[in-house]
Amino acid sequence: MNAIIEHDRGALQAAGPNPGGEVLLSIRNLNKSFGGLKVTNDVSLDLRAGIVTTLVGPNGAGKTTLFNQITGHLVPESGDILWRGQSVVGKKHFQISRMGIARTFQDLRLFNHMTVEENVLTVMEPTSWIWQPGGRAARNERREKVQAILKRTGLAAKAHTRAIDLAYAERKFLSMARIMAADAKIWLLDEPASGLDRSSYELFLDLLRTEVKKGVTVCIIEHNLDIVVGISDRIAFLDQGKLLADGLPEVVLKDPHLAAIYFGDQNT
Ligand SMILES: Nc1ncnc2c1ncn2[C@@H]1O[C@H](COP(=O)(O)OP(=O)(O)OP(=O)(O)O)[C@@H](O)[C@H]1O
Repeated sequence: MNAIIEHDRGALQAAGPNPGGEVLLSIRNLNKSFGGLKVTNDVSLDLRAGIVTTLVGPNGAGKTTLFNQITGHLVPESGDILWRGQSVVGKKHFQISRMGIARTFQDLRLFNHMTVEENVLTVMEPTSWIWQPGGRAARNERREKVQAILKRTGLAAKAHTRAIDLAYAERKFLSMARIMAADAKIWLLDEPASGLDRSSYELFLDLLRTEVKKGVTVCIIEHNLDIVVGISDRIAFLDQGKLLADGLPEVVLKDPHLAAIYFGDQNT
């Protein structure tokens, strides 16, 4: 199967509560290889405002590599990535992050020996000195913002705990807290729910839904199909670097050919 399955481009507009708005991020004919291995093969995909798009595909399909190109951690060989119409290709990852594109990593990449609060503060703009006009108010505002984010992510009581001393789920929430503090418009989350216990997962879902309602756009890499069904407005299916489908979850996940690829039977 070489062509993208155009399951539902029209149906998206009638898809119910969260059809998605303008295209915020547009990936156009993207290509990337490692040696002889093509890991992004002419991928075109739009991420629309206010919806959750999930990247699904077998191990090695090229999902993380796609994230890495969006965030400037890898440079594509050809093609383009447009953020609100402006190309981000060639920009440094910190520049892309400042434009409003933030991500989490599978390995989280926290500052292990800093406290939770310090980890969050590192992604926020520095405030003015306290003696400068508005300095005190700005610092109070910043402190309140950090407290609110830690409360939302269940980390309020751990503000002064070092990241390395947190439980696994708490570390995952800290990585989410950091992108919340950065005021990112689009969140790229690499397996954010893996390894979460039930109550942490509920908190994660609640956080995600609240932020999406507020207008955040989310793209998630996820393997667990129960989670995929629970959170996705849209699914993009990748295999061996190619985008094989881009559509509504109930349609993409029912495709027998994609299911065969996902579960390992390539002969179907
Ligand atoms: N820096 C690199 N150098 C060489 N090969 C790489 C590099 N990064 C990734 N790859 C290879 O590119 C392919 C795609 O990897 P990628 O991590 O993007 O897949 P994925 O879909 O995210 O997989 P998973 O679901 O297992 O995390 C794999 O074959 C991987 O081994």
